[in-house]
Parts: sequence; C-alpha cells; structure tokens
Amino acid sequence: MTRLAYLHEPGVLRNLKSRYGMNEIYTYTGNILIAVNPFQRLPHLYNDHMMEMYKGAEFGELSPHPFAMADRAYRLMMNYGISQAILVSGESGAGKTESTKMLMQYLAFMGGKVESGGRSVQQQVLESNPVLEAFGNAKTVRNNNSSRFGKFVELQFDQNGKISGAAIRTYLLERSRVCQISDPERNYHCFYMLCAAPPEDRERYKLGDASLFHYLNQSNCIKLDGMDDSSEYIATRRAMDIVGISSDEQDAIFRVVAAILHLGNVEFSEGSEADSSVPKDDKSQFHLRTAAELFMCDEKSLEESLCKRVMVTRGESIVRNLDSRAAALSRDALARIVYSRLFDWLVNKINTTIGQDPTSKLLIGVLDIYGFESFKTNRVSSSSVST
Ligand SMILES: Nc1ncnc2c1ncn2[C@@H]1O[C@H](COP(=O)(O)OP(=O)(O)OP(=O)(O)O)[C@@H](O)[C@H]1O
Repeated sequence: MTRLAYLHEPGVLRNLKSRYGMNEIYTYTGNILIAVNPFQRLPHLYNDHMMEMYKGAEFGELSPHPFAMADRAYRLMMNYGISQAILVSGESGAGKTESTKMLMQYLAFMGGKVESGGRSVQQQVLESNPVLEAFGNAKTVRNNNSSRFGKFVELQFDQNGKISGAAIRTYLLERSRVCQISDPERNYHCFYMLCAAPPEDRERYKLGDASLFHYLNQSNCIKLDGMDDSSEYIATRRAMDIVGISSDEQDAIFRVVAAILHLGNVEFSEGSEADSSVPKDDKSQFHLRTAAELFMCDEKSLEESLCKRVMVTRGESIVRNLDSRAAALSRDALARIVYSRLFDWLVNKINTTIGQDPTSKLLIGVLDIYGFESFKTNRVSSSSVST
C-alpha cells in the first residue's frame, strides 16, 4: 500500500478491491495487515504447509498473511526478549475473530509443546473458543456469529519459546442482549441450543420451543441458516468436557441458562396495595416457581426480590413495593447480572484449567475487541465500546 503513487482514500480502496478480485484478501500497509473478509472458506491459505513456509521468512518476503504477523511477533519476542501485543480491530463482521484464530493457530504451531499425556496449553486455548462462542456470540444484523465481548488472549512462553501457560481475559460482555433483542438479531447462541437439546435435557430444565420465551421471541429470528442448534448443543457439551468443565458443573451452567429463560416469562400485574405488583397469572407463577427451582432458591424470596426494593440506610432497612413496570425492570436486571456472572465464571474456569505460568517473562497478547456498530438508537453500552 505504501508504494502507491497517491496515498488517498480512493487509491487505497481501489488497490484493496483489485487485490480482492484476484483472491488476495491480505494487504500490508507498513507493519499493519489489512484483511478483507472473503466470506468463503479458503483452506489452502491456512494449512500446515503455509505455516511451514512462513516460519522464519523475512517479513514482506512472502504474500501478506496473519501468519507473517504472528511470526514477526514471535521472532521479536525471542530475539529481543520483549513481550508483544497484536491488536485486531475493525467493524463488526470484518473478520477479526477469524484472524485472531489464525494468529493463535500459528503461535501454537511455533510454541506448541508435545505433551505425552493430557492436553497441551495451546490445544486448550484453541478448544476454549467453541465454549466462549456459545455463551458470548450471537447473530447480529451484520454477522451470524458476532462476538459480543472483547477478548485478550495472553500466551506465556518459557525461555525456549515454548508455550508454558495462557490466560484469557474478556471485556464488556453485551449484557443488554440477554433481555432485549430486535429483528433480525438473536440472543446468545446457548439459549437456542438448550431449547433444541435432547428431550431428556429439555424436560429436566422444563423447556420447550425457543419461540415460547419472551427473551427469545422479541425477534422473529429463531433459527439460523446453516446452524443446527441441537447439534451445536452436543458440540458445546463436548467442548466443555475438553476444557475441563465437569458434568455437574455443566448441569449447573445450563440450569442457570434455563432459569433466565423462565425468569423472562414472569409477567407482573398490579397488586392489592398501592404501587405494588404480583406475578400476573398462573403461567407467570409457574415460570417463577421453575426459575426458583433451577436457581435452587426459595420461590417467595425470589418473588420478593423482584416485586420489592430494600433500601438500607444507616441502622435500618426500608422495604418499598415496586409497581408492575418496576418489577419487570428488576426481573431484567437480575437476568442480566446472573448471565454476566455466569460468563465470568466460565472464563475463570477455563483459565484455571489451562493454567498460568507466573514465572513467564515472555508474552504475546492478542486483543480482539468487538466491532463498531451504529444503530438508529445507540445505547450507552454500545457507544462506550465503539468510542
Ligand atoms: N479469513 C476468512 N476466511 C473465511 N471466512 C471468513 C474469514 N474472515 C471472516 N470470515 C467469515 O466472516 C464471518 C464474520 O467474521 P468474524 O466473526 O471473524 O467477524 P468479527 O470482525 O469478529 O465480527 P464481530 O465484531 O461482530 O464479532 C465469519 O463467521 C466467517 O464466515
């Protein structure tokens, strides 16, 4: 790009377009790699043979490629003993997560240890992707599998350049999506997966079709072309096994997911006292009872926590009734906070299983932060991510 005679926007775009027309989706501009989403699988670009080619090749000697970026970071770290960071940024749907996976694939190839038994750190980092995607990705207008959280993966290396530990840190999970979605978007994948689980699991969590749940049926998009939620459920369970989440823990996780769906179906009507509220009807009472069972808490306490507010002042606490609108808001607030705690728990669990190397002085971090989006109505959470 820097060799263009006139470096201006039309020239840059024309260059990218003509390269894209020749299936050259990557272009350098100085040390930066520009990736244009091909929207088709190009397996020949990412196989072992390609990784062998880029290994140790001078930067710029071969065609632009994420492997070249990862190789450069690895070499700089090894030659100068300085930790490196790679920032992957772009609009939603641009291909950041795919590029991040390729960077990780190459770093795992260079720094991977051959384990005699068990799974290596690099395998576990790569295998944590499907779990995080099930709980942190959703269909948006631009991307059927959009990451709704930022992710910083830190790979720790020993003196020989072998991966000795890793940590995954996540940022800014989009909590509002748990309770509020609009056409043609979807909520987080895990909700639909669980509604499409084998009958015995659906029975255990008292679930039915996804379209029965308020947190899912606000949008007409329930099924996704090319994604079979029932096989994704099985695949996610398998991925959870691999990252060391026991079957009891998996049951607890899905209990919470199901409880959130039931909670969302609890509607409120005005109670007998002024400005008070109660579950609207038998249906709401059933969902409240089921949510309490799944959360393993007392039904009455759950109802009170939704329909009343406790204000603690110095020395005393005051209980105030909430009207039906305010009760619905506190229901949504509870769903959001529980889901985001569940997500944080998953990330912690994955980190514990992968294992850290506190002695490591050489790190490569890859930051994949979710992309800019501009809607008709922009919420505070989306604008704070986008700025
Ligand atoms: N290099 C690639 N090869 C093949 N397909 C790609 C590539 N990059 C992106 N895609 C396709 O584009 C889709 C969107 O890419 P990706 O999820 O990486 O976008 P993103 O920038 O991370 O978006 P978001 O910010 O919404 O999470 C992928 O699901 C995949 O189908």
